[in-house]
Amino acid sequence: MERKKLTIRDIMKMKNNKKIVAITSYDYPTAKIADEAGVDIILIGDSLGMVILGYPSTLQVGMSEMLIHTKAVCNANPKALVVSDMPFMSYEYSKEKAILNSSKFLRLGADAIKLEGGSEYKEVIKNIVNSGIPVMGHIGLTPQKYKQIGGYRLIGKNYQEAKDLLDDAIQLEDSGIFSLVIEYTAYEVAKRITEKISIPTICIGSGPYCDGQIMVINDILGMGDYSPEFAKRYVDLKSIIRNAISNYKSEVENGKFPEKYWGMKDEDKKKFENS
Ligand SMILES: Nc1nc(=O)c2c([nH]1)NC[C@@H]1CN(c3ccc(C(=O)N[C@@H](CCC(=O)O)C(=O)O)cc3)CN21
Ligand SMILES: CC(C)C(=O)C(=O)O
Ligand SMILES: [Mg+2]
Repeated sequence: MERKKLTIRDIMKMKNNKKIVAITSYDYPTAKIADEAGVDIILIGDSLGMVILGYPSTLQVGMSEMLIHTKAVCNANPKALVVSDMPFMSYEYSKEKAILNSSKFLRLGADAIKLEGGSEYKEVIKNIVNSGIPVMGHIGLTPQKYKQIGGYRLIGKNYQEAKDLLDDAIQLEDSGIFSLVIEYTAYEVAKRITEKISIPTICIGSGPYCDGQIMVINDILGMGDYSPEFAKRYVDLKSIIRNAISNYKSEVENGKFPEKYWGMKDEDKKKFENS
């Protein structure tokens, strides 16, 4: 059966109905594979900086990099909803800049943008949504603010943080977001938010009581030198790739590769040899 392109309305209808499966992807081949596997959402996350570009954090990622990788993913024409992360400082300091930068992702073919932050971004989000651009929220551990947060730590363990997260979720729903990522919070907080708001919650490291889950693709594939404690590795792709490359190396060194090669036409070969 031909799968149809998913829209934000399809995603919203999945709340209380079917778990939403989201994964990050940063390039054409993995976007194709993820889409063939039938995921609902492909996120071009700014985790790109850490897992693909080798930066120390997501703070180094800029618009130009997010746009190139969004283009690569969109070239795969995914049926999944395509969402791009707004990078650090692309939406914080001016409303015009926030709208303009979000629009660049939609022009390339993305279906929505995601930005990190709580109720302090209500106006920013309203402006983007009013421009016709669907926005996904992101609360809890917001990696672009890890310096302020004090590291990549679990959020909402105490009453005040838990209460603030719930308030943020309610305010963000009111600002017009179509779904909300809840990253690395106490599970009770994610559960309460999921019950309280009427848009889908998509969790990472915040437990099972959410409308969906998201994972960084490199973590589930075992492709990288660091993974958060909440990630589950489904395959050790790093060893598979290393073995393949080392087999190639041995075969070149011992003359086993290449096995296939092609020659000239007989008469031209003679002429060539005698030339
Ligand atoms: N590969 C990868 N996967 C991710 O999910 C991911 C990234 N990179 N980069 C961007 C952010 C950063 N994220 C993180 C990073 C670390 C922890 C973590 O588990 N930290 C440790 C130490 C916390 C501390 O310093 O107190 C932990 O044990 O909790 C969680 C989320 C999630 N995102
Ligand atoms: C982990 C997800 C939610 C993200 O923001 C990213 O990959 O950048
Ligand atoms: Mg991100």
